[in-house]
Parts: sequence; C-alpha cells; structure tokens
Amino acid sequence: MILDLDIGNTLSKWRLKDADSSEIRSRGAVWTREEWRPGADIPDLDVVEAVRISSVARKAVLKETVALLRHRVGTVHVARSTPEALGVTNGYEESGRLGVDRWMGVLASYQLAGGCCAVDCGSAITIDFVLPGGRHLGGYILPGLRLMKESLKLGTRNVAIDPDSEAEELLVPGRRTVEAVNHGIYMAAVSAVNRIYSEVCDQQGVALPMILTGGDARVVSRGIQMPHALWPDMVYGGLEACFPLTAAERAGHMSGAPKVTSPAALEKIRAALAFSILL
Ligand SMILES: Nc1ncnc2c1ncn2[C@@H]1O[C@H](COP(=O)(O)OP(=O)(O)O)[C@@H](O)[C@H]1O
Ligand SMILES: CC(C)(COP(=O)(O)O)[C@@H](O)C(=O)NCCC(=O)O
Ligand SMILES: [K+]
Repeated sequence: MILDLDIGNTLSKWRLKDADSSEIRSRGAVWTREEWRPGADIPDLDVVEAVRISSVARKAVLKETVALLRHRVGTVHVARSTPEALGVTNGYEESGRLGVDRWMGVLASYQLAGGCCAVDCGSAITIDFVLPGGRHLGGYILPGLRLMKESLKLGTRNVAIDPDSEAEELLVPGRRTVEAVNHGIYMAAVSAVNRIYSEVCDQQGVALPMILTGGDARVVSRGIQMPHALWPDMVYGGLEACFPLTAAERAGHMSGAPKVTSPAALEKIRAALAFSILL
C-alpha cells in the first residue's frame, strides 16, 4: 500500500492506495498536529510500503512525521517546490517559497489540462495560473472562509456555511449577524475568484480551464460563473505525477482526475470582466 499525506494548515488528509491495482482503499483526515498515531490517526504502517508527503504545516510537524515514518516504511518521498518540474517553470522569484501544496496542485492541473487556473479553497484560498507551454505566472493568496470568519470575532465562528446552500441564498443581504457574516465572506471569496480569473485571462489573452480543490471547493464552486471542474484529490495528483509508483501512475494516470471542462470563449470572459467593472 502507498500512504499519501496532504498536511494542510487545518487538516491533515491521508489516503491509502493499492500499489498493484492503483485503487484508493481508504481515506481520512485529522486536525493538523505534531504527532501522528499509526493505527489511530492514520492506518497501521505495517501495510504501507511507501509514503508520499506534501506538507505546509510548521517545519516541526513535517520533521516529526518523517522521523516517525522513516524507520517504519521503506520509501518516504517528501515533495518540495522546485524551479521546474514536469514541464512547468515555477513563477516565484524564490521557487522554494511557493507553498508545496500549490506546487503539487499546479503540476497536477497542468498534467491534466495544460495551461490552467488552479484554485485551492482551504485555510487559505490560493489561485495559481499556468500558461499553455508551462510558464507558472505565480498567483494570489487570500484568507479562506473559516479564517475570514474567525478574524471578525463576532461569535459566529462555529456556524459554518451550509455546504448545500444554493449560491443565490448566499448572495442576498443577511438579516442576522451569522447570515451577514456568512454571506459577506462567501461574496468576498467568490468575487475574488471570478474577478482574478477574468483579469488574468484578459491580461494574458488566453481562456484557461479552471480546476478547484480544497475543503471549501464545493461551496465556492456554486458561486463561480465560469466553467470549471472540481478535483478533491488535486494535491495527491501532484504527488502521483512527481513520484509515480504504480503502473497506472507511470502511464500518467492521476486518481480521481475530473474531465476537463472547456473554458468559456475569451471574448465572453472579457465581456464578463467589462460588465463587472462597469457595474
Ligand atoms: N469537516 C470539515 N472540517 C474542517 N474544515 C472543513 C470541513 N469541511 C469544510 N471545511 C473547510 O475546509 C477548510 C479546510 O480545508 P482544507 O483544504 O483541508 O484546508 P488545509 O489544506 O488548509 O488544511 C476549513 O478551513 C473549512 O473552511
Ligand atoms: C498559502 C498556504 C498557506 C495555503 O495553505 P493551506 O490553505 O492549503 O493550508 C500555503 O501554500 C503556504 O504556506 N504557502 C507558502 C507561501 C506562498 O505560497 O507564497
Ligand atoms: K489552500
């Protein structure tokens, strides 16, 4: 079995993949912390022959995790942000400073769709762009829905946006604090994604496919006007592409990859941008 770990600032996600059949056998998530308890937080390591890790948590978390895994598992791959990989050049001045979860998402999206806009709605919302040909332009970072809500300190932190809400319900003025806050932060997130996407496609003169991942991807997706795909396993896709271990991965297959949705025509994206600016 292969154990894939995606350690974010809020949640540490794990997934167990069969090395022979390439099937996902189980998955889970625990709050990010320094200590993993094999058998409790993650599966028993006796069945694991290789581990692949993407971590943006504090350095100590990764250090402890690797220390624990190294003497129990034969192979431990730790992903790093590099100046170039898999046909993509990292747009950051200091490539190592780009969050490795963003780098994994960018590499996976580029493998899948070519030039693209990769959006990760987690503790932070990150929006990254890669041009056809593989030049990563860099991206945008804004607080995620939960962080925005917590920063207001209005006592609404425990009332999450119902992920099944319709976008129309979330876009009307709130009539209670919790509603005003939820609708406000939702509006902030979706308007930023819509606007940034249109701006960059306009600047670069290219309509790019958009792919969303992260804990809040489903709810944010409802407010995104442009065609896009959801890929919950996008960060894992980057791990698979960087460290292919199974026959399917060596053939370029990434688990759970969605069908790429064609982007809107550039003229339409430009019209939407002009419309939002004129308003
Ligand atoms: N069951 C859940 N538990 C915690 N957070 C959740 C849950 N469902 C959705 N979320 C949202 O997802 C975010 C965490 O998403 P995730 O992509 O795992 O973040 P990160 O990679 O930063 O740890 C939280 O900030 C919260 O807004
Ligand atoms: C921007 C992030 C905090 C997002 O992390 P996440 O929300 O997935 O936990 C992470 O990618 C990170 O720590 N990046 C380093 C800074 C940068 O990418 O510029
Ligand atoms: K994120």
